[in-house]
Amino acid sequence: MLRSCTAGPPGSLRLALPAAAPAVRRRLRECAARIPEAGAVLDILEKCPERQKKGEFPVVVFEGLDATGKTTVTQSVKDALGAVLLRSPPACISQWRTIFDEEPTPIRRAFYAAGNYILASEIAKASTQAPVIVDRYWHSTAAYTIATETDGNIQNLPPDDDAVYKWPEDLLKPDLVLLLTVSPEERTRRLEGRGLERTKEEAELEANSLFRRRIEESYRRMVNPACQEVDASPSKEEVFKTVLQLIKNHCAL
Ligand SMILES: Nc1ncnc2c1ncn2[C@@H]1O[C@H](COP(=O)(O)OP(=O)(O)OP(=O)(O)O)[C@@H](O)[C@H]1O
Ligand SMILES: Nc1ccn([C@H]2C[C@H](O)[C@@H](COP(=O)(O)O)O2)c(=O)n1
Repeated sequence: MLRSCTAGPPGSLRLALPAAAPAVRRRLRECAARIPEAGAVLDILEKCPERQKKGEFPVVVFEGLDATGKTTVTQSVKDALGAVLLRSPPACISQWRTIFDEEPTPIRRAFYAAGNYILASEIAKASTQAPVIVDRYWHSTAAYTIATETDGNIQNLPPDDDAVYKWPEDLLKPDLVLLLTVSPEERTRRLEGRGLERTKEEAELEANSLFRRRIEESYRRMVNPACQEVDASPSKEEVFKTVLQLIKNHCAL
């Protein structure tokens, strides 16, 4: 891992974050002999049309650190809008997630990037029928990769206008991206309240406030589409009301 990247993003970050679908496919192809599941993901990806077109209904993505309330609020919004709720990585590949989570960063993130492109075809189809709510998409892949491949405080992140913060040109864009944020103390309370077994990364997030800040700052630097930040500290009912209003204001509903 690189120690500092004040002079621009490290090569390891460029390598870890595939900029478009061909790079994702190449990465999976390279490791398919050793990891048969990479071949299986590739097969699914290759069946997806290359350029996905959104339907006439709005597509709203929810992003944020774990335990900021994405699952809770996406479920309520889905029910209120009669929307389709999709998650990344999509169900058709999520059974292989634990395998890729043990792999080095470039392979791990190629799995999540592939998930985004597969999800795009699900979004394209669903958005012809109803509004679509998405729990994590490209911004998660980018923000976690950037935070993992840099070190120290946020001054070490690539500069604001760097290409790593740009949306891939060949990936279907959502209409609105809402970034849920809560204070570290509230997040810890929610994680404890949830009482689930924590993943290695969640444990690291708890232990490493710099890592957490690099993820949030990377989310904030994403452009076209940028994330609209929502204070998710209030009660579930209040967060739901705020989010619903933002969606109604922004999308034709
Ligand atoms: N506004 C809120 N106020 C208090 N508790 C909340 C609020 N929203 C969610 N919670 C609780 O916080 C915990 C984490 O919420 P949730 O599972 O929705 O987060 P998440 O962002 O989907 O997490 P992950 O990314 O790890 O799946 C849950 O126990 C949930 O009931
Ligand atoms: N589109 C996505 C979705 C998820 N990830 C990664 C980022 C974290 O490592 C982890 C968090 O997911 P959760 O535990 O909240 O299901 O998955 C990604 O890179 N891209």
